[in-house]
Amino acid sequence: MKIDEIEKKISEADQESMEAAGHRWKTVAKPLDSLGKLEEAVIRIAGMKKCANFTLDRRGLIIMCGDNGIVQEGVTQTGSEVTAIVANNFTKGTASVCIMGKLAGVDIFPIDIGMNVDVPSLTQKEYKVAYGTRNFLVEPAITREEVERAISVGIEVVRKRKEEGYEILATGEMGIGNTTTSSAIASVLLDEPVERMTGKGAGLDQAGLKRKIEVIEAGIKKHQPKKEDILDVLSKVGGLDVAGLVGVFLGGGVYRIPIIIDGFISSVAALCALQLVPRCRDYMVPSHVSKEPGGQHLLDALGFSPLLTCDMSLGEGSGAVGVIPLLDMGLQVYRKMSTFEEINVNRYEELK
Ligand SMILES: Cc1cc2ncn([C@H]3O[C@H](COP(=O)(O)O)[C@@H](O)[C@H]3O)c2cc1C
Ligand SMILES: O=C(O)c1cccnc1
Repeated sequence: MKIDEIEKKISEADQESMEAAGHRWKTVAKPLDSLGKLEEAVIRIAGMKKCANFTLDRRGLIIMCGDNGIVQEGVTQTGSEVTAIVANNFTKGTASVCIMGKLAGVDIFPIDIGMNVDVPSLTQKEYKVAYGTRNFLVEPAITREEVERAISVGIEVVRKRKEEGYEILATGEMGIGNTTTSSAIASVLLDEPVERMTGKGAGLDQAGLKRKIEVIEAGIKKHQPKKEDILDVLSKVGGLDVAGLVGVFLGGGVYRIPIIIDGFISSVAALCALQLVPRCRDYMVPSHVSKEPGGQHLLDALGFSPLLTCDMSLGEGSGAVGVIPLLDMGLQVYRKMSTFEEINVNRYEELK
């Protein structure tokens, strides 16, 4: 699907449902606005769903898994084989986010959008765009056509979850090297020096970080990605995991389902989606602020403030899953709490 076709399918959040949700919050017998961002989230989700009386009982986490050719340049602490190992653990329920997701009642959907190898427990041919990306220090990481296919996969995965009855989706990724691609994209889109947008990812040392910054700077210099052309940026210095997540955010708009932003990588994807189709922001839900430098800057660019500040930088969708129990608490108060009218003066009289 081309971007202009996708754009036509995304409408703004529904104002009437948001007003109804805002009204309901005002009647709940508690101090006004006292649940802060939780109230705001409930109101916004009502607008996404075009319904003020919604539930979030079925929740899923979509984890885009892909390998990045730039790993050949020594920008990561571990090798690309870790992508497939952790991805396989998603299917066994043993990865970090699976343990967190179990507590939060979240079903995990790992998608092999571009891993170097097939992993029988999760690889599905129809979702696999390529066997890893190319090394962007040498050549563009992927083709424009591959970016478009990855975006389509993201949209399709959201369609499927919506059809299955999922009511909210969290975003996650697994792809060794994807903080390098994400820092490159962030630096181009935000017009910021690479140094300010680049961190240690999954545990680089200081010398590794220096190398990572140099590699990103050289890649940007070589390809001159056009900031105003998101597909160009994604194809030159991006990754299939990031492009797949761009599709998930766009899919949220198309299928009117809230999509929770995770950390640094997911925020980069959200920013790409927002720049492609600004209306899809209406369907994004913020979660935490990544410890990676650039995490806060990205949230600022998206116009969101985080619900959680836990200094997390795990990826896999861990921050997005982490916010779900809080959303549950807010929603349960919204749905179940007595109104001022229900606890009215007559009841006070009964107490005496
Ligand atoms: C064992 C392990 C499990 C992970 N789970 C998420 N990530 C995180 O680290 C990767 C990004 O960092 P970098 O760009 O430095 O490779 C991503 O795959 C991300 O989700 C992991 C990384 C490792 C090593
Ligand atoms: O914030 C993130 O998404 C992140 C940071 C470091 C490593 N992996 C993921």
